[in-house]
Amino acid sequence: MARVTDFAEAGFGTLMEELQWRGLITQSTDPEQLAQALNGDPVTFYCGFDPTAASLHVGNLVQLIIMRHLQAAGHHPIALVGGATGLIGDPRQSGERTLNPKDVVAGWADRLRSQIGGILDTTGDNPVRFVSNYDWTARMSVIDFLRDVGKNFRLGTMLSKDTVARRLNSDEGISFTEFSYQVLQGNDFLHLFDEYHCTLEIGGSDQWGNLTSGLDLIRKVRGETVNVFTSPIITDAREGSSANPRAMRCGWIPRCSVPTASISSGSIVPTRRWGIC
Ligand SMILES: N[C@@H](Cc1ccc(O)cc1)C(=O)O
Repeated sequence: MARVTDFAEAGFGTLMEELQWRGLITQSTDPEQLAQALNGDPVTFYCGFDPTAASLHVGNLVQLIIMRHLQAAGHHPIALVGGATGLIGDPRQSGERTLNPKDVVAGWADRLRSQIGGILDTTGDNPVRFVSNYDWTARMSVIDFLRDVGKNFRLGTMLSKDTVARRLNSDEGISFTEFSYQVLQGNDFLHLFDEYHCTLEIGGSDQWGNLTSGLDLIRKVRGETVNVFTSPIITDAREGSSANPRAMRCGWIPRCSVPTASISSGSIVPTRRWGIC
């Protein structure tokens, strides 16, 4: 795969500039610090996908394109499929989620993994590593969870997170289950930091609160600074994308504009252009 420096050598500027050119960075930790991480030696980064349906959706494609860019630049991707968080439900504005049966969620998780494997490189020097947060979350006791993880979260900060605040102001409110979601995602980042020295998490712009919960947790318990950045989310299928349309273009070669993938019957189908164009 292309190395980090290839962007600059090929006259395309840095990886950070490439992502900015494509309009793929909405919000981030200190841009200088992020640029150092992205443009420097390979780092391990992750993005999570919850199995809340039998297929990824077009919104996930933006994250996958970013992951592919970072992978092509030599960084090490981790795709987290949320075997645990998929059972809880990330709070969304439209209201409380219905809990899906555990075996159904496990089946959806398998499908997501194979879709992601169709877009990211699964071989080579820096293949995507698949993990499920079920593996470290399910075995934690309630007592350990509250003592080791919960103790590091302040209620005021948790209540001020965008999605939570909005739901609190709605008629329906929010259950304790969904309210706790940010703690689980924060703990994922800490786990991946400890296990793989993962120092960067990415997500859609609706994920800022969840990303910063991991960032704060790592700072608090390990005294280390890590990075996060969010990207535009696709908000309206009819009107097109709120994301920069360039974001929906091939990420293999910098500035290439061949479409990355198409959506067919609700599934993401890579155009098989990776590496050819
Ligand atoms: N909360 C993310 C999915 C996710 C789950 C666990 C994580 O550790 C990270 C991300 C979403 O809804 O899109």
